[in-house]
Amino acid sequence: MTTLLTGARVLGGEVRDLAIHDGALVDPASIDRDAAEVVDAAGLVALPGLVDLHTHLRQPGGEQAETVASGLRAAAAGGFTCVFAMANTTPVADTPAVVEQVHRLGLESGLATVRPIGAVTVGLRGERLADMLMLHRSAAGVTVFSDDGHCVADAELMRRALEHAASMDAVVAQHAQEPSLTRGAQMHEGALSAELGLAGWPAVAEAAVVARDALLAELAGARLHVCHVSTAQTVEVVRAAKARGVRITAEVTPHHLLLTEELVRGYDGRYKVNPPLRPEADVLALREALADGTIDIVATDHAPHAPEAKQAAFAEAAFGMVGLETALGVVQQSMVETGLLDWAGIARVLSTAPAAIGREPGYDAPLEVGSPAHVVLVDPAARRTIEVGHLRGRSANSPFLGVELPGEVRHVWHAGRRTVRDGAVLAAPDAGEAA
Ligand SMILES: NC(=O)N[C@@H](CC(=O)O)C(=O)O
Ligand SMILES: [Zn+2]
Ligand SMILES: [Zn+2]
Repeated sequence: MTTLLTGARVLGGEVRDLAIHDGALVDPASIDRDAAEVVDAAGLVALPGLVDLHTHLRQPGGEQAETVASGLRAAAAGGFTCVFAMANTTPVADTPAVVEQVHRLGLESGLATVRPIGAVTVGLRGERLADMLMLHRSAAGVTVFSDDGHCVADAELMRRALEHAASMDAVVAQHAQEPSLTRGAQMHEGALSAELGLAGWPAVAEAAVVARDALLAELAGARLHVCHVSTAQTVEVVRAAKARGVRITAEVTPHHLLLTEELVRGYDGRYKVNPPLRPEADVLALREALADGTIDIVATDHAPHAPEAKQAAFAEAAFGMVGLETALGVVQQSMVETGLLDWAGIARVLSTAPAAIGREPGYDAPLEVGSPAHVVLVDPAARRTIEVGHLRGRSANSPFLGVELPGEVRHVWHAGRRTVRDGAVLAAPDAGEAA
């Protein structure tokens, strides 16, 4: 089948046609137009399929909150064609059996590619290293390792993990949170945490780990990736490390680009997340850092939780927010509408760069003839108030419910296969539903 997309603003710039044939982008002049399915893309921006380096799919073990299939519906709805699935499942993704299961469930869904992330330490316990080489050599081909949800706090373990990663051109993605500085922490540490009587999570608990890890990565000649950077102070540490030539990359989440700690005033568990929402000065520094390349990518940290886990009293509520379905709109609002990034920049931070960090092929020449047809058509002029119906995963713990966001994902192709049509996910059955 051949599909012709007419009159799209490619990467927000030049208006031209795109053609999809046999899973790849082909020259529109080379196709038989009469036989092609035509999609009118006038007024729509064409982006490459988005790549999320930080998604929690919860399967195995957390299927009431999300499954691979339901998480991929959320991903497709948000314009993602590839997600890297975090290792904090039950059991933990520290064996080939688990990463191969998650990988296979992704293939069965077909809505997007799933790249399982391997645990750095056995059981995420921070005591001894997982068999990283075996995970890398498994059928899942792990290239990203992370204990996310936990910090690899032990410096010796982190050093060895970086050395192993370097030997297989993999990357260690660190959840930077010094545990001894954040015991019982509920929200950002500052005047507001004192006022609200909630235990604080000081900014230095993040920056201190990033500074240490940058030095260890330099020593090991390894690639280090910093998960969910949340403070201006960490931005300065990353900037200095990059200036020294350290192989360090960093991500920011959509929620840290738009929301501030002020939301915690109502003690609503929806706004509880790790790392916590920060003051406005940090939000503005994160936007500047993403615009100037100090922060390389946006990653959702999509963290679904069952309603009970989020409706508890603030101190007992689970940390985490869903984010796949709303990521592009939040980034449009915080980066495009502020003039900090253009659409080509959005394609870089949400597709090309995360794919490069995760060594996912097929995203290095976005929307060019010969590339796999991972294509998103987004209507940048649309505005919508986010409702539960917009969330296509199993969980609705979004901080953006009731919030108006710009942009709407209209159509998505994953390797030439249509996954979203007119804003509706072409859902595959959810095998986990019966389980
Ligand atoms: N971000 C969160 O608040 N929660 C994540 C873990 C994590 O990303 O640290 C989760 O797994 O729920
Ligand atoms: Zn984390
Ligand atoms: Zn996470």
